[in-house]
Amino acid sequence: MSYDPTAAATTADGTTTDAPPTLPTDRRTGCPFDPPAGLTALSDTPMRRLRYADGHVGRLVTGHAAARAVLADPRFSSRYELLHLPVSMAGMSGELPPAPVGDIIGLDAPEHSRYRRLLTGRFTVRRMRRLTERAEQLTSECLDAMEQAGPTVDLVEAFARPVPALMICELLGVPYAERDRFQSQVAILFDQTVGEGPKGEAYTALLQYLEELVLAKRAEPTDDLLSDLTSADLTDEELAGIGGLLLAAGLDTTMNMLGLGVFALFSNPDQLDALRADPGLAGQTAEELLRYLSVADPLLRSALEDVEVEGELIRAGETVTVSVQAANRDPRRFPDPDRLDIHRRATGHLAFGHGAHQCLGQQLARVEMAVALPALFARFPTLRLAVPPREVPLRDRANIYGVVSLPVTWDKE
Ligand code: HEM
Repeated sequence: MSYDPTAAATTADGTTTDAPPTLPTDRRTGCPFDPPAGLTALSDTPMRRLRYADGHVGRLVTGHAAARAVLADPRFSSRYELLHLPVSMAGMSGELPPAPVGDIIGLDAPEHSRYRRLLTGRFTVRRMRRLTERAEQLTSECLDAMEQAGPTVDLVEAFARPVPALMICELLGVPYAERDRFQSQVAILFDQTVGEGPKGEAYTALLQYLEELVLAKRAEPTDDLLSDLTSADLTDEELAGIGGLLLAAGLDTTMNMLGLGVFALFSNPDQLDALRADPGLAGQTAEELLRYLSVADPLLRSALEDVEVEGELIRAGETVTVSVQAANRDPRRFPDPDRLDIHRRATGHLAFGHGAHQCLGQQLARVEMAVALPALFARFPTLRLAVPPREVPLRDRANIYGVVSLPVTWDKE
């Protein structure tokens, strides 16, 4: 359905209002690490009306406290089929299909809680910390290969993509050598310019690959998460679906945090110097980059009943767009929020979400970032951008924000 953004709009309860704004997404002007200028302009109040791609009128939440309140409240549903999209994706603006089997992000309790319980026991802080040693080895191998290929490389292909890919493959027990069978499909799933048809084909191919793998693990379990999950009360279809979600989430998110994170550090040389001088700041740096960049944005919810948030009534049926990037720049929560400051205590940011759906892979992502960033800068003390910053291509039409490529260079000894 096409619409006139200047026209008056009809809300869920049938009343007519002045035309609310649509979600600003244009980052072409301004700093590539900041939220779109139009979004910052709408962040003067924690919550306001928002017009969606199909004309629906719901909410935009930009305040940190309001965002936490919405994400923690079970009266807000995550079910895809209840959501309206704030911007049109590949021409799609109407109803979304329900979550495919195993995609727990699009489920509510009690279905969601059942899967979540099975998974959380397997994603403990302790287990993820044990992966630190493995992350160090894999990072070091990637840096060896990068050194051989240099002194000018695309950091995304040489480093930001392989490190998390190797880690998630290792954790799940997916052979990295078979990455051609799943990497391109995952890229299609996260690309907003790709229509539903090709997305469906990519998802089917990914699931087919994982179903074969699940059968192999059932027949001959190995020491990994997928094998471990074969002992849980899950069908092959459920297991393949969960495997697909973990693989997709594990490949794309941390890759973008590493690529965009290095670009942000290059653009803030005082912060990069501080990290180089004290690699012990790596954990804090990862946390602050997560806050500052907020690559997984926005998060959508639908009100199942009338709910009051921060004194405002959200009507049943309204879709709420929680802008993580705006909430993580809320000056009431983070003083001087537009400054990248690796010495600040950035904990409490919402980059991994909040509430029932808070990211299951967050400890893994933290380990990957805290290991990979200092190792990269220690191996290449003269590492720098190989192109002017404005020539770095940005992933502004993808579900997860980042850089398409990051040409870097260094002085050979
Ligand atoms: C820096 C990297 C990452 C970021 C920024 C990130 C961000 C997020 C966010 C914001 C959510 C909440 C979605 C919502 O509430 O609607 C989420 C959920 C999730 N993430 Fe991550 N993620 C990252 C890495 C990972 C990794 C490495 C894995 C896999 C091992 C993973 C697996 C998941 C899963 C399974 C969920 C769904 C949890 C649920 O619905 O209960 N994530 N992530």
